[in-house]
Amino acid sequence: MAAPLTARSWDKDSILAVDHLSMRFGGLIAVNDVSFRAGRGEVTAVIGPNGAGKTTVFNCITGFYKPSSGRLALFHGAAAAPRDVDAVTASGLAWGRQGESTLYLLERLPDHKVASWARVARTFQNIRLFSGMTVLENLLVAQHMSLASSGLLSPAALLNLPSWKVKQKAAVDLALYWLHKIGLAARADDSAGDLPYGDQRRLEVARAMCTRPVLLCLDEPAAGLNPRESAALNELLLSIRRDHATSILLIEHDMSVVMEISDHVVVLEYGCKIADGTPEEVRNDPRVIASYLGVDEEEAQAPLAEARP
Ligand SMILES: Nc1ncnc2c1ncn2[C@@H]1O[C@H](COP(=O)(O)OP(=O)(O)OP(=O)(O)O)[C@@H](O)[C@H]1O
Repeated sequence: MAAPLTARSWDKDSILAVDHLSMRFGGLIAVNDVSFRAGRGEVTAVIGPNGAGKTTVFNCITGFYKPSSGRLALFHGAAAAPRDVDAVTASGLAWGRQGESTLYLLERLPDHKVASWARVARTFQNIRLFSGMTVLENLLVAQHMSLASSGLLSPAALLNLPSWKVKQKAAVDLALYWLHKIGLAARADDSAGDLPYGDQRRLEVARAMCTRPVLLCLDEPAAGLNPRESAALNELLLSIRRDHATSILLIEHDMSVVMEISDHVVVLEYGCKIADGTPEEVRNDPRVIASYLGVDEEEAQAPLAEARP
């Protein structure tokens, strides 16, 4: 792919900078020296054939794996200049502040701090709702950490003082906001496990949003959805992009979802990045077409939109 002449939106204003990320499992290199940027307020899709390393990249970003090498810088506020990121890296610390902005080196944070400090939330390939809890309870439990940090055993909580009630009300209000947003307010008291599959998927996204993330990582959110459910999910993700200060990073096999909602697409194959650009650019990239169709680059004539992984 020819290098673009102008700086890309994701380079100019990044929320996440992945630099030379590698992950080895014994002799297997699942992710091999991958670098890319995710733009603030944008939807970035990571795509590639089965086994390309997408989930491993996600697991490194969300703290489930410690990378073998590489740097994962997440920015709250304006992205730090490269020399400032280097300075924090050299300091040995996991985070640093420049003016109003804070930079987190995710690979150095304990996994639970990736969620609570860096405010990175994720969903999984398989739905992991608390199926025996109600729909509303699933959204409240997501806010347990923020209530806990206010002190579950504090005098205010133990005595149920007004200040504690205000915090509890704010948690319920946020849950209700998301219930309305996903069209499930009428089912607030039903068991989450009784919802149709597409509703459970949207509830998972809403639950992640209740943690007020700056970066929302979605692992194949459209998997198993029918076209109507997939359209509802697209609408929800586009509304998050439009109305909230949350950037989205997603792994997705469904190319119609990727092409419709992404600003930026990163393509992996055998653990390496093979393309990085707008949906239109990667769709027409011969190497990407070859990877998806399993043909030589020269043979790859058809646009990716016609290919199905
Ligand atoms: N915990 C692990 N231990 C050993 N090998 C692993 C582990 N996790 C992933 N791998 C291997 O790393 C490679 C990349 O896997 P990964 O799941 O990241 O790919 P993927 O692109 O997400 O694939 P899919 O689209 O099928 O989910 C595969 O060869 C996989 O078998």
